[in-house]
Parts: sequence; structure tokens; C-alpha cells
Amino acid sequence: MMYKKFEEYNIQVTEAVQLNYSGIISEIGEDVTRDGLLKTPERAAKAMQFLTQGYDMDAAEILKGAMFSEEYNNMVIVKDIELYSLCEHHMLPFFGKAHIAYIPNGKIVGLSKIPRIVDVFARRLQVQERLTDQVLKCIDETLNPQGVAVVIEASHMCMMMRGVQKQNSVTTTSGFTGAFKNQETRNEFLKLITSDLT
Ligand SMILES: Nc1nc2c(ncn2[C@@H]2O[C@H](COP(=O)(O)OP(=O)(O)OP(=O)(O)O)[C@@H](O)[C@H]2O)c(=O)[nH]1
Ligand SMILES: [Zn+2]
Repeated sequence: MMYKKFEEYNIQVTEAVQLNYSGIISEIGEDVTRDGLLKTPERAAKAMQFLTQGYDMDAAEILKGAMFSEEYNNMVIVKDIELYSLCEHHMLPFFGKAHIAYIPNGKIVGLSKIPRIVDVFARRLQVQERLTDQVLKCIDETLNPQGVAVVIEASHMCMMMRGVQKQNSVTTTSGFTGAFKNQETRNEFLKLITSDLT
């Protein structure tokens, strides 16, 4: 299956979700018929489809679309990949950065595909831990490299705007496979993602 690009909103989904948003807006005491809110259920329904488009995408296929034979045996790092996701507990955004590295094993991958697969998994209802694991596993199983490292740093709106209301806490999750289980290799990666080199 070729991966699906998000080009069109599904009309049936838009209509069904729109109806539900309309109910939510009324239930919170607003007037869905006032000018500024008239198109809001539809806009929100489309926004929600955009933010969850990852369900219809196949991350492995995206990687497979640009894998090239190359004898490069050093670390490849793509850092500071911005990400936006929705926490599955409150459906509020969490956002931050992903830092990803791999050490090739005969094959390299088109660089843009790494942020693309981050988006595929981020555009779903998520927890940061599972997002980290899914990105890690996808690269590991599809590219079969010597090792993969993923670090995600994110702020959760559900901890900022409500609940515990902490504005500056950042959650870090990480995962390492293969060569990155080696402390020296892992430290080299961690040093490079925290340096100002690039
Ligand atoms: N582990 C993990 N927890 C998350 C993530 N996003 C949100 N949460 C947490 O999910 C938990 C849900 O806990 P509940 O006690 O059921 O929800 P709640 O009453 O709204 O909790 P508070 O946020 O503490 O007010 C909260 O502690 C959130 O901070 C995530 O990506 N990973
Ligand atoms: Zn939450």
C-alpha cells in the first residue's frame, strides 16, 4: 500500500464529527448559531481529522520509499524535529522536539523521511512513551540498521492549562536499540544532540 497523503477531508467523517462538536459547543453554554461560531463545528471537525491523519498512514512504507544502498557506517542524526501530538487522556496537545539517530547497516534513508514518520505517529491520540517506541521500532525494523536512538522532549498542555498547572516542566522519553545500547555510542549521540554544533 502506498502511503496516503492528506489531501482531502472525508465528508462523512466531517459531518459526523461536526455534529458532535456542535453538541459540545451548546453544552458549554455557547450559542452555535451566532456568527463567529456558525462554521466552527465544521472547522473543528476538519482540524481534528488533520491532527489524527496518522491513522491512515503507513510509516514503514514511507521509509521504504527512499532507502538507498550506501557504505556509510557512522551515526546519522536528525535533531530538533518539531512535533505536535494529542494526549490520549485529555485530547489536549503536547508538543516539543524529537532527536533521532541511526547507524546504517548497508542502507541509508532519505533524510526527510525521518521527520515524516515522526508526524505519522504524532498525528494520533498518543502518550509520549508509545510515540517514542513506535518511531524507534519502525526505523529499527524497516531499515535494519546497526542501531537506532530516539529522544523526545515535550510539554503537555494538559499539565499546563489545567490539572497540575506546571508551565515549565518538560518530559523526556528515550529509546535505544543495537549499537546505542553501548554506553560510549549512546553518550556520543546525547552529546551531539545537546551541542550547538550545526
Ligand atoms: N505517561 C503519560 N502520561 C500522560 C501523557 N499525557 C498525559 N498524561 C497523564 O495522564 C494522566 C491521566 O490521569 P488521570 O488521573 O486519569 O487524569 P486527571 O484527573 O485529569 O489528572 P490530572 O492531569 O493530574 O488532573 C495524567 O497524569 C496526565 O498528566 C503521556 O504522554 N504519558
Ligand atoms: Zn493529557
